[in-house]
Amino acid sequence: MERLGVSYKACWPSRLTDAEAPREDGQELKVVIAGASRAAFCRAPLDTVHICAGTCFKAAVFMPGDMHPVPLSIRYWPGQLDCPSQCIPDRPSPLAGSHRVPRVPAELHAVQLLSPLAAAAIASESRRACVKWESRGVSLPTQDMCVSQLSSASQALIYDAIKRRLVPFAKAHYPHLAGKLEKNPYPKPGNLFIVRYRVTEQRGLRLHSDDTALTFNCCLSAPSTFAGGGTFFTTGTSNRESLQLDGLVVRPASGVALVHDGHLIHAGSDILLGERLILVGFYTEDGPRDVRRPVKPKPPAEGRAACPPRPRLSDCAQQGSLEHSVIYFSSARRAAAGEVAAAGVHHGAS
Ligand SMILES: O=C(O)CCC(=O)C(=O)O
Ligand SMILES: [Fe+2]
Repeated sequence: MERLGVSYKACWPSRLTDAEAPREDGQELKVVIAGASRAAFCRAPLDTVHICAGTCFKAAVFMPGDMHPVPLSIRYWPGQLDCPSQCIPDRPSPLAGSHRVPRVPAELHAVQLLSPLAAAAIASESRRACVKWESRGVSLPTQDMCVSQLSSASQALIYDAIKRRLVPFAKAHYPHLAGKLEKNPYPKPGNLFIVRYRVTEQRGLRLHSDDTALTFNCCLSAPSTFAGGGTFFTTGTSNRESLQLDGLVVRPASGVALVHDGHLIHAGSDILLGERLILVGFYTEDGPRDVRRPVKPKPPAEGRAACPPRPRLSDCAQQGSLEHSVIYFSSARRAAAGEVAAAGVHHGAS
């Protein structure tokens, strides 16, 4: 398998099997890997992803940390919005309607938060901890425990990593939050959890928005201890199938945290084997609260206009000497309309 800076593995998006999946909906996702001279095309929902070199997969799974520890930075343009001029504004705003793709910074970053060793130590302590794993989600069931139930040494490790690595990163990449993070420091007890997925219990988490200014999600389990899983980010349209299938799964190596605006619609992809433990943190400007909101897709309105592409290549985040892989998504409908070159390869950060 050719490696393109991020590695790919075959995987199904959450909950769906080949038999259940509609084959043709005309929607094709173009995945351009910046700087990699390759493009991938994904005919959603469950066709294969074709990397130009000819390798086929069921869906693209990005595993930041597997090959290059950090950073992976993804910007994406959801396939179909009804707000042509304001797809990706500079400031996040709450979901305008539960069926809409949120108007938020559509970026996803991967940050090495903990060393794999520290992640393993926290994972094993949470497995041993005499605590009840329970569902804390009011709107969405989860199996989780509060970080405050861990030993003070583990809590200190987590707090220190967040303060020293995550917060400075968040201030740099989400400048609209910098002042707020100064005034209202993070982390605070209450919105920091360890979430557990098991094949026999809770396998995944359905599509939702966290309704937070910022969310991070750090894998604690070693990749060899589970199969499937990962965080699914939709690039889909407003109908249920597209929301659940058009998108990508990101499965970071242990210790690597995904960081994103909490309004982005995402899901915990079902695990297929073993156990997956993640550390999840929510930053809300007004302190801890119940944050996860399920997404209830509604049928698209007649004649809703597709969003034109906004390939702001010049905007690509390029922090210092760090090399970001930037992945753009655009829809086949736009390509078909001649708005996006069908087979072009963009070089991000150029
Ligand atoms: O399992 C995941 O990767 C996603 C977790 C998540 O979205 C959440 O805890 O709110
Ligand atoms: Fe979430």
